[in-house]
Amino acid sequence: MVGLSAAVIRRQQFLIRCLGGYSARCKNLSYTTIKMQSLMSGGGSSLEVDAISILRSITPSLDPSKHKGQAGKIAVVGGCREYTGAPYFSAISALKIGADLSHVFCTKDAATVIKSYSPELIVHPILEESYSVRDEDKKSISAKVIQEVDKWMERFDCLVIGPGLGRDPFLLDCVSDIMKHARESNVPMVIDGDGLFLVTNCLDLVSGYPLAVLTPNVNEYKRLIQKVLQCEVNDQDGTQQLLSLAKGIGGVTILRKGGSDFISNGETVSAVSTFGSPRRCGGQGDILSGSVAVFISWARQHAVKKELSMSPTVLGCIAGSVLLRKAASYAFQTKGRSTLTTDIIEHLGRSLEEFCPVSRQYS
Ligand SMILES: NC(=O)C1=CN([C@@H]2O[C@H](COP(=O)(O)OP(=O)(O)OC[C@H]3O[C@@H](n4cnc5c(N)ncnc54)[C@H](O)[C@@H]3O)[C@@H](O)[C@H]2O)[C@@H](O)CC1
Ligand SMILES: Nc1ncnc2c1ncn2[C@@H]1O[C@H](COP(=O)(O)OP(=O)(O)OP(=O)(O)O)[C@@H](O)[C@H]1O
Ligand SMILES: [Mg+2]
Repeated sequence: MVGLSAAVIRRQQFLIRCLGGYSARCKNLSYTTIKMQSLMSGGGSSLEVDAISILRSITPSLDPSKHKGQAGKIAVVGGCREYTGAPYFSAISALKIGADLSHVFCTKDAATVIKSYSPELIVHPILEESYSVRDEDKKSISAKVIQEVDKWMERFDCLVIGPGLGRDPFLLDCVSDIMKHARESNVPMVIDGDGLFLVTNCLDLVSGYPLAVLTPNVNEYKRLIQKVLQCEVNDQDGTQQLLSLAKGIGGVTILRKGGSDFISNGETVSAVSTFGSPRRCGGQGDILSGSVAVFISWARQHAVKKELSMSPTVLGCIAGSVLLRKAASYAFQTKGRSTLTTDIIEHLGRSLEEFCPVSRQYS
């Protein structure tokens, strides 16, 4: 099943308005009222997609003739003095799902720490924060940063911008340059965490770029709505507001995280509500950003061979969301209240195996 188009949603909302008036006049129309509320709040099951089938359709088989890199090369731009966990979670999740290479571009302070978490990641200590740079050196340092990233840019299938990036103004200026270069090279970007802080204050960085994906949590979504639509979040009209937001930023894809994840590129809205975990420990959004990056790369590869039912960015969001939820549910089954992000990461492989068994391919 595919997500609903904007026209269908408008038609449904018109019907709902009519039914709403009717139900108010009737005493015994609880079904209509419930259905109306669920659709108005964007929680309607009619938006739910068959996320597992979508994930299966874009996940490549493990083909012995493939060489290193063909299953995806991901780079995370993030990691500073305060936050080293977020970029690690994002980058290691990409590898655990099946990307061949996962890079991290972070500040010098963060690099040694991130390297010490895992020898699997390729860590580039190139970003600088204002406190370590003299004003007169800023220009040359930002030129050096972009030169370093440019050496690799063409090789990446997707960038994740923002996990644990921090909000230092000089660092964010350098990251803006990286984003401009990624866009010129047509590299998809998943923007999360402090990357969303940057983008909300400078929408031009992503506006009109169809390969940009924004993955806001509750706070980040609120700030985007206020900036772009100049109003407050209205969950009574959640679906329409999400469509308007995605359209307002020129057709970027938005994955609104929450009890259900809602995904829109301004044309369709899809929902993934598979049960995950009631634990809300920090870092789950970081797993999601790395996962979405891998699935977008795979969806784009798949699109070369076969026509897709939806855009690769939307498909990547749906697959990333359902996989994270499955892994979170496994982790919660074993760890309960003490479930942490690292426990969820440990279940990514098992969850993907359940959806797309490799064993079947090799038995
Ligand atoms: N271990 C780590 O290194 C982690 C670092 N993280 C990074 O931390 C930075 C800031 O991210 P935040 O998610 O805190 O930014 P937010 O702007 O979402 O949060 C700012 C404040 O709002 C609160 N908040 C967050 N979610 C909320 C909710 N659902 N309802 C009410 N209040 C809520 C937070 O506790 C925080 O005080 C980002 O760079 C992010 O990537 C997070 O990803 C978590 C893990
Ligand atoms: N209330 C909820 N019920 C079930 N799942 C949820 C709920 N809220 C969020 N999630 C799931 O957790 C994932 C991460 O969302 P969350 O809102 O925690 O992101 P975040 O705040 O950016 O996380 P991070 O701590 O990594 O920055 C989402 O994909 C969503 O599937
Ligand atoms: Mg986050």
